[in-house]
Amino acid sequence: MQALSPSPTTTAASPNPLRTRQTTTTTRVTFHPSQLTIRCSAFGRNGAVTGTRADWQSSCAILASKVISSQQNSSAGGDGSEKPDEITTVNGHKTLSLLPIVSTVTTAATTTTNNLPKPLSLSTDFSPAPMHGNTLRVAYQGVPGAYSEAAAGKAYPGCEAIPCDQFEVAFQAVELWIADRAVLPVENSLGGSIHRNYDLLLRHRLHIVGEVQLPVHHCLLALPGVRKEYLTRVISHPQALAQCEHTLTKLGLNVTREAVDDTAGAAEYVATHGLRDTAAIASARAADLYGLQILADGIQDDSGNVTRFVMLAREPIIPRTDRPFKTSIVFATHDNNGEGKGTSSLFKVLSAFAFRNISLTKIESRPHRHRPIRLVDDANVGTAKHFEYMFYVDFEASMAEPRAQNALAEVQEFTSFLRVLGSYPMDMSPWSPSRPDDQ
Ligand SMILES: O=C(O)C(=O)C[C@]1(C(=O)O)C=C[C@@H](O)C=C1
Repeated sequence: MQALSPSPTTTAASPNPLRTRQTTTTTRVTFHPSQLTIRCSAFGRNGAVTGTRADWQSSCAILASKVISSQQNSSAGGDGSEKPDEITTVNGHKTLSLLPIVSTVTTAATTTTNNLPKPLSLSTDFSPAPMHGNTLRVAYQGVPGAYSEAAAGKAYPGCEAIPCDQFEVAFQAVELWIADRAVLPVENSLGGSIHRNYDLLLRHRLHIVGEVQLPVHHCLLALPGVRKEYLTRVISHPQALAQCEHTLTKLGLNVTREAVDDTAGAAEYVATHGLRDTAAIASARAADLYGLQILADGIQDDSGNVTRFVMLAREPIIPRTDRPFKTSIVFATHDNNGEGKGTSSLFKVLSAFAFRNISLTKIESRPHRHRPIRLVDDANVGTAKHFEYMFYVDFEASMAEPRAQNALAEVQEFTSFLRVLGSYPMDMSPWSPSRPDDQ
């Protein structure tokens, strides 16, 4: 990704009092195997939720206990995907600490000369967050005008959107109580999965509490007066460049394409550096915010271009059965430690859903960070290498449904690691091709 020069001049930061409810206590919590039986007791036989929020949280923690024990093993050479050293108590709720929470995240205190908030960053001084009354604060990656900001507005109308310069900062903003939620892209209908966020979901202990699908309508933006013939370069987020690849060629532009951190950041860069040979791919709102003209409208290769975002929170929501829910899980199969053979464990895991008529909407595999490769000896032939993976699966059922609970109970038999990332309402909003008004 291209390193762009510093962002525009900023005015002085206004200090923001940090909410004092951030992580304060660190307690080591262990689970006795008998606690595994508690897992289903939060739900009634008919699928209704019979338990309290605390029951549901302990259900999540218990499913996570397998993670803890396997990760504890990992320190001693067991499975483990991340260093597991402890479970922290956040406001009384158990979470497994995978990453030490870095206390150097800055707040959105500074403003650019055009009064737009400057993104939170890992590298600047940490200063406390403002009190925000009843307004929900939602962290997103990018600067104002980014599609992620639009997704935050769609997910939480009236929220205060907090720009962050990296995906990881958005996770940490929620962990540090600077934001209440994070909204992050996970997949796009043209560009595919946003792998970085899958990896971060595993490394952090936030819960998926919802999803939104946003039609993405791209524009080619340049300084006023610039014509297409003057352009030698187009910059944007790599996903946006990928989503417009063919249209850019069809427009007959003889340009280099360069990736930057986000679409609106690209527009801001063109504007603040007065670049007359460079265009940005971004939203119509970014054109407005940064004073650019729209050279071409709707340049995504497919009018049905849509990005799916997930909403993350410190606590899970209580799953329900009165509306369509989706559940997201991540697991590693027993094939990793020789208890299974070949791909049979993955087949068995997927069968647990198929036998219960639970539809899978997504499966994604990512390299297993701590066990990237497995060596298989064969006396006659030699040593074979296999890549090892973490599998992410989304399925259409609520964890309040017995069939989902039973499926996961079965899945546990074939997995060395299993975590429920969240059980949340599906975005059922009517779909229509992207329009400029959407952003
Ligand atoms: O750069 C932005 O505006 C973003 O919100 C990021 C992002 C992405 O990561 O995929 C989001 C939606 C679009 O698919 C293009 C880019």
